[in-house]
Amino acid sequence: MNDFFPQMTSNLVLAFPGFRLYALCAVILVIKMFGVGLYTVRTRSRLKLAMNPEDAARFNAQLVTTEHPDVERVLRAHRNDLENIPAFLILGLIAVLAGAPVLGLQICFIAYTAARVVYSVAYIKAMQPWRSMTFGIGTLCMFALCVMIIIRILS
Ligand SMILES: N[C@@H](CCC(=O)N[C@@H](CS)C(=O)NCC(=O)O)C(=O)O
Repeated sequence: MNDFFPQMTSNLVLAFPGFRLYALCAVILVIKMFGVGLYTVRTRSRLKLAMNPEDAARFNAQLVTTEHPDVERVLRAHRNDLENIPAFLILGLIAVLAGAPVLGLQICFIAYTAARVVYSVAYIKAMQPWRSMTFGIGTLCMFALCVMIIIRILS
């Protein structure tokens, strides 16, 4: 039983060469999303604002019913992650399991992960055209994953 998980993990890595990089990128992206969530909290606390009465009482903050524009910006960055990263995680895993070309997977995984990290910074810091450019790179990577999956499952 103790050997089961290490054995299964090394079998996965051996059987699916893109799996290791996929797992690493998935972890980075999920941690990044948590980071954006935490930055929402940090921004609200910097502004001393709270959306819930119990938080306002606990942290001695001003109770508000609408978000401050700075907080809204971070929330939009987080929402965009939620619109995109889950789809990447699903497509990436399917592409690995379908046996897509390793070089193609490596390019997509590294470019996507780097693009989404820069995207978050660019959104929060209001940096254009970086936000649109990195969004475009991420979308291209997802499109390439779709094409690789379709080629593999139809061939
Ligand atoms: N839900 C997105 C769909 C399109 C999209 O994700 N566009 C990128 C590149 S311009 C973006 O950063 N949108 C801003 C956002 O999602 O808040 C939107 O409303 O804009």
